[in-house]
Amino acid sequence: MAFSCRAVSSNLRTLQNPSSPQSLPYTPLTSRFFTVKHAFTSLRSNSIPQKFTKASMAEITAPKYKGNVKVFDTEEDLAVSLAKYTADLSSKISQERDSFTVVISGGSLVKSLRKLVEAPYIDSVDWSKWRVFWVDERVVPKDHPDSNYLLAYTEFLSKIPIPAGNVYSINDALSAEGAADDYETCIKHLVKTQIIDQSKATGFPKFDLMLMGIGPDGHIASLFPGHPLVQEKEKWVCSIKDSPKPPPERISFSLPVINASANIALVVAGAGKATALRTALSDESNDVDVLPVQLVAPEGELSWFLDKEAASKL
Ligand SMILES: O=C1O[C@H](COP(=O)(O)O)[C@@H](O)[C@H](O)[C@H]1O
Repeated sequence: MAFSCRAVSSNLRTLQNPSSPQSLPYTPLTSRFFTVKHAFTSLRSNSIPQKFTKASMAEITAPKYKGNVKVFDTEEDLAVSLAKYTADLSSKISQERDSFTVVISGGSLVKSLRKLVEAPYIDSVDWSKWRVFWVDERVVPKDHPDSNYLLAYTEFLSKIPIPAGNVYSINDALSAEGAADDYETCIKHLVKTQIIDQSKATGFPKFDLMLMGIGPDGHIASLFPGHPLVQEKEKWVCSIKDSPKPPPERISFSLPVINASANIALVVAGAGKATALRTALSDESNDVDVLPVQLVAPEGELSWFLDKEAASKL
């Protein structure tokens, strides 16, 4: 079968020395949409009740279908919790199956994975079971500063003992259409060989975990507000040549693939994302201007990891 996404094993070796690397009172969280479920400390440090000083996380109840929403005092706390969540899932699924299929986005999400490469997880996680994929990728060479692969390699993959052949990046020698087709062929093969699970309900690949950021405009992966790609119902992997955010040429998992996931964690930090987040977590519907992030509704579990700046408009 002619697909090339597994060629990443040689890419990984190449990139070990890339030639040019870039290298409460809880009123703020209680609005008409949200109520605080458990709170361990106030998000306003000047009003921390004694019994809430043990940790820095508040759990809020959004509309039920929106999943589990955790708000952290700082992005550092968010990263600590995200590492535990991911490691726990890795441990559970690695005991049940031969592979743990993890899909990552680019952008700020990648830095928030930093605690996973530290003790205790660097030693306790069974990295040999991990299979890593990208929910979207920019169609640029793998040593280009815009490459999501390069970012993940630099910040995460180069720091974990994952077999190089378990990292599935795109073929950067192809056009956007060619790379999307090639990636889809690769994923179909992995579904056929049962490395990736398949949704019984929809037939789409069912990844164990998708770790994704969102853009300030509410985009997820390379599915941008108002772009026809958001409506894709058949393809597993799509290409885009007119991305409103540079670079213009990208590939992206389609929404049905994203929503077939067993677990999705949406990781959002910073005030720049607060407006999109409010729209995403509200119950307000507006069919005209719906944001891609509002359409995230996995078959399995949806979890939100927010810092308090991102949650400031909830
Ligand atoms: O272009 C992209 O942007 C989004 C969001 O990035 P962030 O830096 O604002 O978190 C990212 O999830 C996606 O993978 C990437 O290609």
